Amino acid sequence: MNKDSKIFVAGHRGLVGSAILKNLKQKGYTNFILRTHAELDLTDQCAVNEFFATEKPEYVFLSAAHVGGIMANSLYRADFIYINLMIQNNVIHASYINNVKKLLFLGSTCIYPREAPQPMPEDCLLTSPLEYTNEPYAIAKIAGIKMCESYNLQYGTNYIAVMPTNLYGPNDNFNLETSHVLPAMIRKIHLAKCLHSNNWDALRKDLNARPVEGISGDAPEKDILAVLGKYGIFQGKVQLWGTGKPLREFLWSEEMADASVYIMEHINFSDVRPEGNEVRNTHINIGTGKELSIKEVAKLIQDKIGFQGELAFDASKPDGTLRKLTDVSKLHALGWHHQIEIADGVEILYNWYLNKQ
Ligand SMILES: NC(=O)C1=CN([C@@H]2O[C@H](COP(=O)(O)OP(=O)(O)OC[C@H]3O[C@@H](n4cnc5c(N)ncnc54)[C@H](OP(=O)(O)O)[C@@H]3O)[C@@H](O)[C@H]2O)C=CC1
Ligand SMILES: C[C@H]1O[C@H](OP(=O)(O)OP(=O)(O)OC[C@H]2O[C@@H](n3cnc4c(=O)[nH]c(N)nc43)[C@H](O)[C@@H]2O)[C@@H](O)[C@@H](O)C1=O
Repeated sequence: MNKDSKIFVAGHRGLVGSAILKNLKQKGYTNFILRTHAELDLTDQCAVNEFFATEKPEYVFLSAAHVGGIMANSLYRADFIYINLMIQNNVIHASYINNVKKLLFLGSTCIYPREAPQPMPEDCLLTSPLEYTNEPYAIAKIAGIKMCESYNLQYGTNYIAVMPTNLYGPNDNFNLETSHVLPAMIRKIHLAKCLHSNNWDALRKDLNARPVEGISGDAPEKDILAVLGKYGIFQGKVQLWGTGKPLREFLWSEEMADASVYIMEHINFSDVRPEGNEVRNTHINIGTGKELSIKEVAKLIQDKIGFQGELAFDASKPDGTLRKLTDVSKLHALGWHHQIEIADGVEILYNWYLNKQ
């Protein structure tokens, strides 16, 4: 990529897209094409074709997707498969028609089998059944990998698929129901701390900054208590989901962005594809290669926030897959390594969260 190459960052206001845009700007790139969801609905094939034909981007970061945590994935299964297939089909095909030089497709490590070997190497894809909670989303992401691979093989394109582990960082989704675990825990534990210390001003400020369905920060205390209770937030206790036993790996979103830009700058499809007839390994895992239990993450966040109450778990809520540690040896061999550890990331994100109220 040249510093003045025309770059389309799809989803540039999201957790990863905003970090990719920031990273590109820091590295001196200047020529961006950006559209919000309201300006260009990527599920609309005609609109996407017209956009590509008019704007002619040279490079595409496909970081727009329909994204959510375990509950959103379990409940809104049709949305996760339909919207993601539509976005990626439209963007990848329009990139081919309009001679995009390189495209980066963002998948997820949930593409791997539920009982995958740990850590999960790229080539365990499609070797046994998936985790059920996010199967529709995973199927869409697998289709995206295979679409990139197929276009590369048939049309000689240079499309690379990367599979990030669980991400967290600025511009994350802090919705109490639909978010991923790390931002969910930050918010739930923060609200529980406000309740525990009777700091109603801070609590009301939080609810007004990030609306919670069914309640405003100006509502009477008893109504706020009733609604927060539904999300497991009580005066001396927070009740989180599942058993707390599943293991997860977390990567700072700005590091994910750095890895994405690094791969666009340095890696080509031909570097990713192994020699020989068998076409596998056309994607790259992005992660830290380190894991901890959900209970340990909760404790870490509790300590950072300084919540003195009780942490409990509601085993009636889904655990999801029990382990999904990425094998990052290919990423390391390609020359990229993470730097920010979770204890530091949680602290930065909690400060960011408070500053955005
Ligand atoms: N967050 C995570 O932990 C992980 C994320 N990923 C993957 O990384 C990528 C980025 O995820 P993340 O940044 O977390 O997601 P976010 O939800 O934070 O951002 C998604 C972005 O996609 C845009 N978008 C959604 N639907 C449409 C649409 N129909 N048309 C146009 N734009 C749309 C949104 O636009 P707008 O802002 O205008 O509404 C938003 O900017 C996704 O592919 C995701 O699957 C993979 C593993 C983990
Ligand atoms: C990256 C990947 O992320 C998703 O998969 P996931 O890792 O299972 O999702 P998650 O982050 O929501 O939960 C992780 C764990 O945490 C537990 N947990 C506890 N308490 C809360 C809680 O309050 N909220 C949430 N969301 N989870 C909680 C929860 O029970 C589970 O055991 C995919 O759907 C898909 O989006 C994807 O690509």
